[in-house]
Amino acid sequence: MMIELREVSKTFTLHNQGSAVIGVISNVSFTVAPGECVALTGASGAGKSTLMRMIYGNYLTQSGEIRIGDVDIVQAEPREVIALRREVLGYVSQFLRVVPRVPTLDVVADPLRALGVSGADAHSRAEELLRQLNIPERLWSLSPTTFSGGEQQRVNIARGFAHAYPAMLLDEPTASLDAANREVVLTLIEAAKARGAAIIGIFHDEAARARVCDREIDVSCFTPGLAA
Ligand SMILES: Nc1ncnc2c1ncn2[C@@H]1O[C@H](COP(=O)(O)OP(=O)(O)OP(=O)(O)O)[C@@H](O)[C@H]1O
Repeated sequence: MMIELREVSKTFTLHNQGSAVIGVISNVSFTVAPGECVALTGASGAGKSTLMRMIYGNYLTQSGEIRIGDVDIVQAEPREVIALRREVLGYVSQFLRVVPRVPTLDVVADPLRALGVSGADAHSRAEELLRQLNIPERLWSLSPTTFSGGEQQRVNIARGFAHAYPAMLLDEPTASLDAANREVVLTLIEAAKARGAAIIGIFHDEAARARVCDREIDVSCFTPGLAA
């Protein structure tokens, strides 16, 4: 799978401040090839998270094309975006959005169930990931609502990697993990690359970035007013 951005721009209109328009991203173009991991870099406020949300289709993009395979997320209908997110484009955010009362094992297996994988197969993949990420078995039947920050992050990573998405967005996947779990996550990213996933990530962890990313794109080059 290929991710391709062509002349992508975004402005925010501040409706509560006299409809002031602020440019955040101007004229970004790049491609991410199958098996490649690209890091978005740039100072705080440069627009890394904004660009990720545009690629995921959470934020409106004013102009340009964002192609994930053959779907342009800028023009896609909502049902196409939903199908793309289910099958093609994974997103590991920094925080787990917990649905109350759903056991951890189901939280992790859900993306596979949504794709029609049997309950048994989905659970065995979920178990494999929870074990790899060192979530104790006694927690699997509980909702992650009461888990520690690091445990929730690992459940979130397990969920994000349950399905072999051909394209992935990773927002600080190793933040606040201990060395052993950080290593597990880096190994999961390397495995996703090896099976041909195109990956875009934000990594404040420089060593992690150096290890898994093939290229860096400094988003501040595309920030109006910040460009050198
Ligand atoms: N919903 C929004 N409405 C208005 N402005 C926004 C909105 N979201 C982000 N911005 C602005 O866009 C700019 C880029 O923010 P963004 O969060 O993308 O930066 P970042 O590079 O991810 O920063 P950090 O490394 O601190 O997370 C900032 O100036 C921010 O104030």
